[in-house]
Amino acid sequence: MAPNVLTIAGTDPSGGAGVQADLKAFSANGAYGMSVITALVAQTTTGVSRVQEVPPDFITDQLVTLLDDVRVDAVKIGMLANAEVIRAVTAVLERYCPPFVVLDPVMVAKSGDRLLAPEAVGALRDELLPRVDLITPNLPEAADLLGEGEIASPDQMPAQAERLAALGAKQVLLKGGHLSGESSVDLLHGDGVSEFLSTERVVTTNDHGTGCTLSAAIAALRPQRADWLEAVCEAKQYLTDALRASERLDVGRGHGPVHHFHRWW
Ligand SMILES: Nc1ncnc2c1ncn2[C@@H]1O[C@H](COP(=O)(O)OP(=O)(O)OP(=O)(O)O)[C@@H](O)[C@H]1O
Ligand SMILES: Cc1ncc(CO)c(N)n1
Repeated sequence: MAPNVLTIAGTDPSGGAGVQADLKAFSANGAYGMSVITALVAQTTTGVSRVQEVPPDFITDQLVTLLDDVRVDAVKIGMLANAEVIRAVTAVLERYCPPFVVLDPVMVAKSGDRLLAPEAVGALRDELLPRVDLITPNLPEAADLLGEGEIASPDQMPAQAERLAALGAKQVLLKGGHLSGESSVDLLHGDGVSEFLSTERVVTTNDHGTGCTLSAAIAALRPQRADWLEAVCEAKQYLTDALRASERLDVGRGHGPVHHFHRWW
């Protein structure tokens, strides 16, 4: 049986990030995809021009209507825009307790535009983060959550993941995509174990939505795999393949999207 997997996130009309990327990653990884939208974002490969936030009580209504009918096997949470939305989503998670909740703590788009109000970082850290199963911060997000400077080398990743775990995160996938080097190195930390996951760094400007794709693929795979390590390793391989396949795309003038494809294609 395919798992029912829900994304709670913002939109990207160009299809590279947000809900649109998540649904593609769900399908390509064998899940049935569903979505609750938190914000409409006027964005493309070159940046964000405007954000229209959805009223928090309407996000609650979307979630409750869905969860009262459909069994949800995993949840991926992306852009939440502000503290009121964070509180609405946290309350629904507490009420329904879905299994396997992955939080991508989206704060800033690749273009540099903010997707989370700066004053909402505290609510994300103190109210939502302790209630999810896995967080997937990139290095600037990890620094922001901890109120410290950005680390600059993989050697510093285990200690930083430990500090994130101390905030209440059960599992941490610290993403090293923002470092340079021939490999793209992430660190999975949880249950007392830290494991570096390394793939070849693909040379491309089509890197819009890499974080969304990775966290969505993890959420799709986790109900189908024995543990987090298996799901995360396979999701990272899926992302690397999708980055490579992006050479088949011609979408926009800026940071182009990755190409989601079915394995038998
Ligand atoms: N050029 C690349 N080649 C291979 N893997 C990459 C590359 N760039 C990023 N990654 C991988 O992509 C995943 C996302 O990492 P990254 O640090 O870019 O996230 P992000 O900044 O949250 O992404 P975004 O904000 O664009 O959604 C990680 O697994 C990282 O290692
Ligand atoms: C809606 C949305 N979520 C996340 C990101 C981060 O890439 C983005 N650009 N847009």
